[in-house]
Amino acid sequence: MSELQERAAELDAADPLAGKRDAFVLDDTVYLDGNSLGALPRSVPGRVADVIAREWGELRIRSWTESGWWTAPERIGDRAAPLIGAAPGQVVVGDSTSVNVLKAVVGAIRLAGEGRDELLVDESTFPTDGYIATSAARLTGCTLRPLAPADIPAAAGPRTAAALVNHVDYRSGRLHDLPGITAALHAAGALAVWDLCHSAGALPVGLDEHGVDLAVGCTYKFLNGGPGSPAYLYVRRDHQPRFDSPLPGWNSHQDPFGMRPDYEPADGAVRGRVGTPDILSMLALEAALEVWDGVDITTVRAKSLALTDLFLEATAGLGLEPLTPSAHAERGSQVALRCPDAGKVMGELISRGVVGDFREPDVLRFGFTPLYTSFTDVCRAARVLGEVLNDRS
Ligand SMILES: Cc1ncc(COP(=O)(O)O)c(C=O)c1O
Ligand SMILES: Nc1c(O)cccc1C(=O)C[C@H](N)C(=O)O
Repeated sequence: MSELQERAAELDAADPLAGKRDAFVLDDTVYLDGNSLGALPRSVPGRVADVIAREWGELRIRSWTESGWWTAPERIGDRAAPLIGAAPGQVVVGDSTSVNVLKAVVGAIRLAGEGRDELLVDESTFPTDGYIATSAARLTGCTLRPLAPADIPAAAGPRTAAALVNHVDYRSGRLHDLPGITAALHAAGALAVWDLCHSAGALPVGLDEHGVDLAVGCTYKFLNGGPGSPAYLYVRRDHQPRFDSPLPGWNSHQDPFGMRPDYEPADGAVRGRVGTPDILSMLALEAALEVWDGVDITTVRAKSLALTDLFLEATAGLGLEPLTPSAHAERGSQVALRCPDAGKVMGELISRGVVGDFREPDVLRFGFTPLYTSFTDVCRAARVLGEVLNDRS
């Protein structure tokens, strides 16, 4: 056993989250793609089977009330809220992240009020956020200014309505300074909208603590909600009375079953809803969130950093350039390595039982989900990567 393997075995033996691995359906592949699609929690199949057979099959329409389907978006929002540092009543689950980006950004610009006609956006953002920010700017008459997140504090000024920023960059795994950027935007009188897709479930976010205005995120990565599971929208409590959604569907009406022609928004997080929720995915997510019972997100963060530290150390001699910062304060829960022929290298890794992914143009991405990734997995992934590179050279 190498020194690294011995250390990994010791870290696994001392890991307070080690027992959580059994809560997931896993095999002997090393699964390092939970930053794209989280593994299946064992609590999900039985729950989904019951929703289909009993709630839908037997109760049918009665389930909207008797099985709590109608209120699932806000109930599950409250269930997810502690993971992103939000008190109850501010998070609603539904729609995709893309759709929630539109609600949040247009909502933020409307909250910023007259005379503010500039929207800042993270220039390295995940594409969907950029496309939707562009459309949101057109819809509201704002000018869009793409910037590096680190330049946002200096750029925010009296014309700035809001900024849309990714908490963790999907490609590099860089963690951006949510408290600092949010405070700088507030000092300029602007609002902060954060995309939490790559941070929720991997590290403490602290939405309430840092006064974030609006936030969105998906639930199929570190929250393990399943393919296409619904996203969420956070609207800070004091903004809710003035939150003016660009998608005011009947589900966010004060009296949805009044079927009235005039729109009167509901109070609270419900105001972020649009149309009929996707109940099967939503209730699968609710079951998936059970694995978080008793889990402290600071423990998750400590393990995440230890996993990525070990992987960076174990791959340091392979001649690949890490895009992921070495400073803990700047790192999410993935490691991105620049690699010639990255697509082919990843294909080879997958065929040898190590699943990460490849992002254009030359990035190998490895996501570390602390609830089910072991330190021994990290060692094996680094060893197999070394073998693949060696065989290709
Ligand atoms: C940062 C970020 N935003 C948004 C999305 C996509 O959102 P949607 O679920 O709408 O496809 C992703 C991943 O797909 C992402 O990584
Ligand atoms: N949402 C995805 C999908 O529907 C298919 C494949 C991948 C995804 C992803 O989530 C990609 C991911 N957001 C990324 O960071 O690249």
